[in-house]
Amino acid sequence: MSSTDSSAKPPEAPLQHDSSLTVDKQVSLTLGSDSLLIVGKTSCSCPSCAQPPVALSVLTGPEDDRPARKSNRGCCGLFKSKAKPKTTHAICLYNVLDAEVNPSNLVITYAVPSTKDDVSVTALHYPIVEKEKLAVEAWVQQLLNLAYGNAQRRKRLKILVNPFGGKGTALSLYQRYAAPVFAAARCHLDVQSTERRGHATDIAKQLDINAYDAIVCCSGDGLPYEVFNGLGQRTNGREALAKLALALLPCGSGNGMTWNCLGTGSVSIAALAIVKGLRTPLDLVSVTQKGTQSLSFLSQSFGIVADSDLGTDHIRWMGAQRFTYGFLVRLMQRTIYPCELAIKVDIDDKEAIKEHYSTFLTREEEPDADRKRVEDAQQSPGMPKLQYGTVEDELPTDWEVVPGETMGNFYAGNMAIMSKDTNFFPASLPNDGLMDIVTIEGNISRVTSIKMMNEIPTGGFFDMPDVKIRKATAFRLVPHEKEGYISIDGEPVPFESFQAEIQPGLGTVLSKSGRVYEADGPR
Ligand SMILES: Nc1ncnc2c1ncn2[C@@H]1O[C@H](COP(=O)(O)OP(=O)(O)OP(=O)(O)O)[C@@H](O)[C@H]1O
Repeated sequence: MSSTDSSAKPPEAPLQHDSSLTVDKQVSLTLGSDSLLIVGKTSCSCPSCAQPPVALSVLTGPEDDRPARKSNRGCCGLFKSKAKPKTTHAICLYNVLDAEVNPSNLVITYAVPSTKDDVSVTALHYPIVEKEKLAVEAWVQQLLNLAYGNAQRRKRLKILVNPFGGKGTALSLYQRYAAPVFAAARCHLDVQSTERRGHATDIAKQLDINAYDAIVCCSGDGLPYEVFNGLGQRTNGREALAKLALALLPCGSGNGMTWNCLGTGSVSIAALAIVKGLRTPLDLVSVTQKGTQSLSFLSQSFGIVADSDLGTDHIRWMGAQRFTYGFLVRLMQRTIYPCELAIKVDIDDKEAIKEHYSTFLTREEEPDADRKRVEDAQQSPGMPKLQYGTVEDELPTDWEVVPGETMGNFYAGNMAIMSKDTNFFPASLPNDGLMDIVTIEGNISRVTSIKMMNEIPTGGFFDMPDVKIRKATAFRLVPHEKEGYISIDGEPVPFESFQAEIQPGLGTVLSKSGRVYEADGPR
């Protein structure tokens, strides 16, 4: 998979005989396998095309007050339109948001790249006469079938905005970049701001799970963490987590969920990916500490990563550099984080992990698997029992005890990308029933440590001999020190023993591919 922002594989479909439509006497609209081809004396009104609109107009949502920006891209970025008048355009079907026949016009609404990092909404309008209507309506259905494939149209979205997420601009980001895309795709929107820490959990606990298709958080990873936990705390937790898909519009400082599921850090491109998003089962991890149980969707960490993230609050003024600075300081000091660790290991050989990953990619998908999963959850709606009990139970005898006296980094990942350009767990899969655990000794040389950091963006990290990787179903970690940091999805939890267990396919997200993350797999 690539992490390209705006393009995606549109649904495959053969070219039909009736896939061409002639409108406005001399404009032909042809449905290809991945694009809508427009040939005729017409032009596009997107900011990149210089020709004034003949049968087109630019649509922006009520809140979208962005000025039209000039770009050198052609329509949908596919054709460069220097020649005038332009007679051929291609619109990527993935970008088509809606199409309809109103009393006198065919209107096709779509997203067009407005800058490198954004799309905005544009529409084509063609006059239609009464006798053409039936044929045009049938063609519109074909267009929408191809444009949406298996993605649900007109999704009902509960939008939760954290007004304090990231730089405190989540609401304006939503209004400016996402709302126009959702409106053009005719999604049903119910927008609510969170008023305090924990509010998203309470909302998820009480939400009518039949009234929405997805919950969209405009925040960082903190709000989805709360929503998963709120859904999981309901008496019908399993049903709620199966029915409602989650998605994240990247409005926080850490937006791991968006990078993994939607492959972008752009709010408008993520909104388009949500409109076209496919329901995807997601393994969740249940974490127990003394007397508590919570759900994790992203990661659990102990050691240098948790310490550099949560233990650097005093240097918040540094912004995003805070983590890197904290990390380097600890690395130079060759800090160790002694602990006891036991893992229920499934695969501990790197080549076998790569094999597991590539087998998963080629595995045939069971038809109707998602529908069956939801039906099963409706039949037994309560949360599934933990297979290995809690951290307070006896340690199972078949778990591998891993020496932890010189632990440097313990990092368990449920998704591949932890933040932009940090594909820490390349072999992670949304629904293989396994978590990926990386352990690194704290006493390795500084040179090796620096090399490891540099190898993360290039993908060389996975194969480094000092990086131990296991696929596992559970683990227990007991810290030896009295004080320190444990991070669950970037949130601090008490510094005490914890046990984590994967719960296969318990949660649901909207993703671009429907089965893998938008990250490069292991090489
Ligand atoms: N109205 C509110 N006031 C204060 N805190 C809130 C409010 N709404 C949500 N929160 C809390 O803000 C926390 C951080 O949220 P989020 O992940 O959206 O942003 P972020 O910028 O990525 O955060 P961080 O930098 O802390 O990781 C969440 O744990 C959530 O509970």
